[in-house]
Amino acid sequence: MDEKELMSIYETEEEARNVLLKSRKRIDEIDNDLVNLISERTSLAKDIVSAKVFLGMEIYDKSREDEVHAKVSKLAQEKNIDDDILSDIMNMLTILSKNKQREFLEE
Ligand SMILES: O=C(O)C(=O)C[C@]1(C(=O)O)C=C[C@@H](O)C=C1
Repeated sequence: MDEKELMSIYETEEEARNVLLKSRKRIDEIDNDLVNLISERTSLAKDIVSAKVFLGMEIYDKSREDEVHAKVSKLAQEKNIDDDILSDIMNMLTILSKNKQREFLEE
């Protein structure tokens, strides 16, 4: 969409400002939900690492991470989200989990 088409979407500054504010309010709600979900995902580290210790498994499980990335890559394509960026986000989530698992082992 070129700038001329973008400029024709709104009739007044107030209308454009209201859309911006409403969108930002919704982003704040989504960000809050995302942090809650990341917290819940990371909190599973305690059960995961205790099971791994009992099973004699390492914290890092390449096959499982490959599975996570394959699942997310498929979702990225379905939802037209940049695959590389979403993969980077998933890498950060697995790092959060591994760090938390190591923390529990060091307690
Ligand atoms: O499922 C596991 O084995 C986990 O430890 C969780 C998790 C993840 O965050 O998805 C983290 C580290 C492992 O390398 C694999 C996956």
